[in-house]
Amino acid sequence: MISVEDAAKLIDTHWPNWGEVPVTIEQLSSLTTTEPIFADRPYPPVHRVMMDGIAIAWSTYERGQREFAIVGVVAAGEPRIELGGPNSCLEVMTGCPLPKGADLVIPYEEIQIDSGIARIVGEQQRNAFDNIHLQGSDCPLRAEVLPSHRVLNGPRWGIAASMGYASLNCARNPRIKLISTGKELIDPHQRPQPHQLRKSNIYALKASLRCHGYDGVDLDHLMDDRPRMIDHYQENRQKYDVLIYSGGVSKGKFDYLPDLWQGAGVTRYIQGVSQRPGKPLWFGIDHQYNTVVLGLPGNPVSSLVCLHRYVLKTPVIYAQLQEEVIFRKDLTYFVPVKLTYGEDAVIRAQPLTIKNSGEFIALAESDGFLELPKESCHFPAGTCYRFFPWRSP
Ligand SMILES: Nc1nc2c(c(=O)[nH]1)N[C@H]1C(S)=C(S)[C@@H](COP(=O)(O)OP(=O)(O)OC[C@H]3O[C@@H](n4cnc5c(N)ncnc54)[C@H](O)[C@@H]3O)O[C@H]1N2
Ligand code: MOO
Ligand SMILES: [Mg+2]
Repeated sequence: MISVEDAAKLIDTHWPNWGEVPVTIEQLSSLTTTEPIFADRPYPPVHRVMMDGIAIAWSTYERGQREFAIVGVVAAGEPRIELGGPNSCLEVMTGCPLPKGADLVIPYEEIQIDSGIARIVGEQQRNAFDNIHLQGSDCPLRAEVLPSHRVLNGPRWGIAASMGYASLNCARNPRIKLISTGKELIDPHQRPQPHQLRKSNIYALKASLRCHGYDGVDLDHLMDDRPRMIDHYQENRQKYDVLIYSGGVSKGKFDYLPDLWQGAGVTRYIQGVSQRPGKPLWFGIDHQYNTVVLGLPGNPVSSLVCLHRYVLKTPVIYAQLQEEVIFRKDLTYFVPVKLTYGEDAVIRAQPLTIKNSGEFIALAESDGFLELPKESCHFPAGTCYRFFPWRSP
């Protein structure tokens, strides 16, 4: 059986690239860009006035002049005009181009206006270009303002819009189908018999995928009927890029999936990982159609942990264990935790007691899980481990 680290490497190495798609500014999705953003002009494009007030020539101010005749008003959105004489000023609004001949802006709070004359009140150190956002000071023309391969967020979409990008090329998200398996499972709106369960895994998994930017995931269910499962696989491998199954991958009489996939020509890269929960994890690629086949162990905690550990990308975060954990198996142990954040910037992780990987109700108050390495069996309070969140921070 392979280690968690080797399993993660195999999945990363073999995970296909799904090409790129244009994403329009109306869609505003949070996909990853596959092209850089360049400035189509210097930014700011002109010397930009930063305070509502008056614009004057600094040289006049420096010579001691404190009263200026107001000769006009410039609003944002109006083209650049000329100041006129050295003893005059223009009222200028935040965002308008600095008038030609002016190089100092004094805010309204520092002047008094009377009969068309603006008088500067109160002496203070004033320098040329005070309250002026200099042309090109943020970036020059043609500068790369966002490199490629960045996840789009609010600021980045704002930059794209400003630089005139009506659409951006992004990495295409795969078309995903989640398939639950098992004769015991019924729909959430149905009333179960004692031997039945409502399907929960595909909803939990779909929600996790959605929280990490994968929308439009389709759902399906299969009873443990081998011929039907084979037909279903043949139909769906052509329509989807990723088929994620939950259940049916262990050692049971009705765990048909691993044999069935290999019979259909899927190349197997992982069958079993030295971890708890999630030991029977299965991963392969159908190279004929470039379809990923992921078999998540059916126990609800196992399927969630495997999806988050191996598929959903989150920043590397470490958290400090608040209570000793002892786990005497030669397996990596994923322990659900509740986090608290202190003013000391330490992320604290309270481990939650969980009897087995069927006890998903114990996850209700959890924020994610810690990965406790298999090289150890004693994890003292105060030690730090990698944390995987249910939601991307
Ligand atoms: N002889 C062995 N038995 C088992 C082993 C083993 O190594 N040897 N591994 C155990 C481990 S660990 C796990 S995890 C499970 C994985 O089993 P399967 O992937 O085959 O899943 P199922 O048998 O179909 O179901 C297991 C369990 O999970 C419940 N389940 C399944 N799907 C859902 C769903 N969509 N919503 C809610 N609950 C679901 C199912 O009812 C079962 O209770 O195998 C162990 N056995
Ligand atoms: O991996 Mo199983 O998930 O230990 O129950
Ligand atoms: Mg089974």
